[in-house]
Amino acid sequence: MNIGLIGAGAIANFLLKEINYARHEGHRITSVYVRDREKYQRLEAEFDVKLYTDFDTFLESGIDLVVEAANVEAVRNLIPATIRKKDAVLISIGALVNEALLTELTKLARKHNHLIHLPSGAIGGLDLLQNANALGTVKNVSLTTRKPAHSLIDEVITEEKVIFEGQAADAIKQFPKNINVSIVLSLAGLGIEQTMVRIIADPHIDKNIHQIEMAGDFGEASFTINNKPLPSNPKTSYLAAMSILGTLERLGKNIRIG
Ligand SMILES: NC(=O)C1=CN([C@@H]2O[C@H](COP(=O)(O)OP(=O)(O)OC[C@H]3O[C@@H](n4cnc5c(N)ncnc54)[C@H](OP(=O)(O)O)[C@@H]3O)[C@@H](O)[C@H]2O)C=CC1
Ligand SMILES: O=C([O-])CC(=O)C(=O)O
Repeated sequence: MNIGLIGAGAIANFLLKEINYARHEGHRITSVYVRDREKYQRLEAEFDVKLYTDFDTFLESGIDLVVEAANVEAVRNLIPATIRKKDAVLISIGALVNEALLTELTKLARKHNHLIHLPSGAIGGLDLLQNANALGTVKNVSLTTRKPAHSLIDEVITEEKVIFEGQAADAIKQFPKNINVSIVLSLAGLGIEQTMVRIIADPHIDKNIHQIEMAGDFGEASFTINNKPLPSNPKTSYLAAMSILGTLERLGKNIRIG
């Protein structure tokens, strides 16, 4: 499968290294869409890929699937055109807080017979949440995210500080680079208004910690994920990058788990 990648940052470099160096069976990133060719020129030789700055040419470059590893604006601006022609894997899932965009992408995917894959990113438990809510009987879902203070705020603090408390719908608007996980959790469960989020800036930790609590007719469940960050972007957890790799690997399997 030839993959087209949008973005060339921390997650994209992880994928280029793991897929093109480690030669993951059946997968290869062949095309990378960037805004600034000069800035990322070195990638062509390093990973044997071709860079594109024209999106239509990128889409027509012989790729089978597009992986977005850029930001929420890139999802808004580029994925409607993508999904008319290709399947896509999105990681800046926060963009789907916009219900008009979500509806548009759903309709386009159906009309053009393409799939949109949303990896679980830096969290887990989404299989359980979807199963537990199969009868619509999950009553509450909450996410508490704790990150190193410097990756959330400019202010220097010595004690932990709650910097957001409220609905996922508002959390992603205030922290579009830090809380995409709240939107995939919302989509799997109770939606952006009923999924409650707390974000804590903690000057004493070096991990991105996500704590999920849910309760309903099925019982209760809780998950804590202590994520190591990617060194090249401490806002982003290593697991988020790995979840794209996991999603790609599962595409070819005839037995689906979960
Ligand atoms: N769902 C989840 O669990 C998680 C999601 N994320 C999200 O994943 C995304 C990528 O994260 P990460 O790799 O760490 O981010 P980085 O900031 O390291 O890299 C982002 C890259 O995207 C590029 N980019 C931005 N806009 C565009 C565009 N319109 N077209 C092409 N390229 C573009 C940037 O290029 P340029 O140099 O031109 O700016 C940069 O190369 C972010 O949105 C992040 O919030 C991160 C962690 C977890
Ligand atoms: O990587 C993480 O821990 C979570 C994150 O940044 C996001 O959801 O946007």
